[in-house]
Amino acid sequence: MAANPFTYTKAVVCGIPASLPATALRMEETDEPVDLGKARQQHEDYLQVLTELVGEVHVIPTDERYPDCVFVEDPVVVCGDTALITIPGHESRRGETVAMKEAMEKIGLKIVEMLDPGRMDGGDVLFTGKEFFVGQSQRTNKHGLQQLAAAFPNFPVTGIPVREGLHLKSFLSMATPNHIAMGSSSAALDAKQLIETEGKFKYSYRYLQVPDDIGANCLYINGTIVHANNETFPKSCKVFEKFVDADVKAKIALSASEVNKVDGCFTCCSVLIN
Ligand SMILES: CN(C)C(=N)NCCC[C@H](N)C(=O)O
Ligand SMILES: [Zn+2]
Repeated sequence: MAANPFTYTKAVVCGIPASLPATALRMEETDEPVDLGKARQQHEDYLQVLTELVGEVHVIPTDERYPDCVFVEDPVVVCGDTALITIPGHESRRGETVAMKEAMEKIGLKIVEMLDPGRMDGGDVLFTGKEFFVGQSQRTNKHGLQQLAAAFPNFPVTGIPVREGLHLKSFLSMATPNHIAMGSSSAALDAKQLIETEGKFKYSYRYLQVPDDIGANCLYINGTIVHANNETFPKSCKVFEKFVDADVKAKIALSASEVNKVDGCFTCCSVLIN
């Protein structure tokens, strides 16, 4: 019998390089600089939660050459026993795939490497447990989508245009095996509509809509939801706190305020393996 896709036994993370505050990619220059010490403390808290929830966490050594290396979700897509090593959409991130491939080999996953002209950031890949939705964004192209479909032939794949925001998961993520957490921007609403019209399982999902797009990015790990806390996204946090579902055993609120400033969020900072 196939394993429950949301039961994880391992995670992969990477630390925060000192080069992140000044040189990580960001969509908009915010006035607020990233506080490196605070970012590392928040990442420590995140690591501790992951360790409690999955047990085994592999840490890729921080690499100063890659200011965005903490966002390990982007150079790989893991589903079942296969790791698809992507060609990240931004050139400055392509070198991150070397350490990721090594980590995936060490864990014993079957490696598939994306080929040119495929481009993909894992942040554009939403796996619902029964199908994939793949953001067609500035980072992920149709060749990337086709190669993902070939790497994971057991699951249908549907493209979703991402016209605003960085990645598909910048406004959508799985809150339970049946619920998609979504923000309230037009990008999030358009994506929901496409899931309902183009997805293979269309109306089988329920939605947990929160006011903030980045506040919708959460993790669902072994029955626990990890979501944004009251200091970072108070209104979205409240929606998660009130949410009750038979598939949710516990909730943990964390802050990712510092990586949020460079367009990162919770899903970006780990690769979950089951
Ligand atoms: C779901 N998301 C948003 C991600 N998987 N990745 C975030 C990457 C942020 C990085 N500064 C960049 O621009 O690449
Ligand atoms: Zn993210």
